[in-house]
Amino acid sequence: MSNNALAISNISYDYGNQAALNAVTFAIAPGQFFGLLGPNGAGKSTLMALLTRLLKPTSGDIQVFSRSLSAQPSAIMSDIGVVFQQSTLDLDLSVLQNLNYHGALHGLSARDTYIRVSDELHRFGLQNKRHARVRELNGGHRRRIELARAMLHRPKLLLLDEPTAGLDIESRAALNRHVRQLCEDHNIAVLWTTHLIEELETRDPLLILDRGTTKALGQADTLLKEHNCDNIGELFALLTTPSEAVA
Ligand SMILES: Nc1ncnc2c1ncn2[C@@H]1O[C@H](COP(=O)(O)OP(=O)(O)OP(=O)(O)O)[C@@H](O)[C@H]1O
Repeated sequence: MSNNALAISNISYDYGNQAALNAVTFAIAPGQFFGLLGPNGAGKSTLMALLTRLLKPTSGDIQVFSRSLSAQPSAIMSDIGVVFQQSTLDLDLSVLQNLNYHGALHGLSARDTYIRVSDELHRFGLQNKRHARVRELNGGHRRRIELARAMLHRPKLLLLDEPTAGLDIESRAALNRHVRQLCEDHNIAVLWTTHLIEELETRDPLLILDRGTTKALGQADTLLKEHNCDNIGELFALLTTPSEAVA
């Protein structure tokens, strides 16, 4: 039995007769920041949908902390925090209302919700925004609220699908630093999905996906040596199909 936070074995998914993922295999250790890098159409969102049970794999197995997602879905979902590419906050509710609702959905008592919401708002530097309506906040604040919400039930695995979508460069870098700190401080495993090479570092474990197929898997610095590349951008360009060439 493995000690991985997430273990994906030979996962495939077809939309009708179109293959979106083809026998993808990788694992993330507890506390690890893992980068899933792929151009448009690589299959990143499809994988995220499989991990959150919005879709069922055509074949293959997904294990979270050594438990099969298909066999024990409810127990496993409480170990997972998710931020989707598109915001799922209610814009007309306040920050507190959005977070309190999530606490209730996870069966937290009012007292626990109060304490955890205060902790998370503090962690993300959002205490002074608690009564603001989400609609009034900028993109960077909204993304931090989504992360705070994803952390509320204390997951041990965070699934982040292009979490910096729509943010400016500074906010993107700040969010990326913040999540890396969460990994270090709280031993949270993170799947960070992106098509932006600057969000990944050479020390990161990395999967490069292109049109549903694994093009590279391993520590980024090792992959750079293997492929004789100077940086992740060069590696990405070497192994993937430019977005405009994807039908
Ligand atoms: N609902 C669907 N029906 C049919 N094909 C789909 C559907 N959703 C995605 N696809 C196809 O599956 C493949 C993978 O798409 P997916 O959205 O998972 O990629 P992605 O890496 O998330 O891309 P992006 O960065 O553009 O979101 C693409 O060829 C896409 O056209």
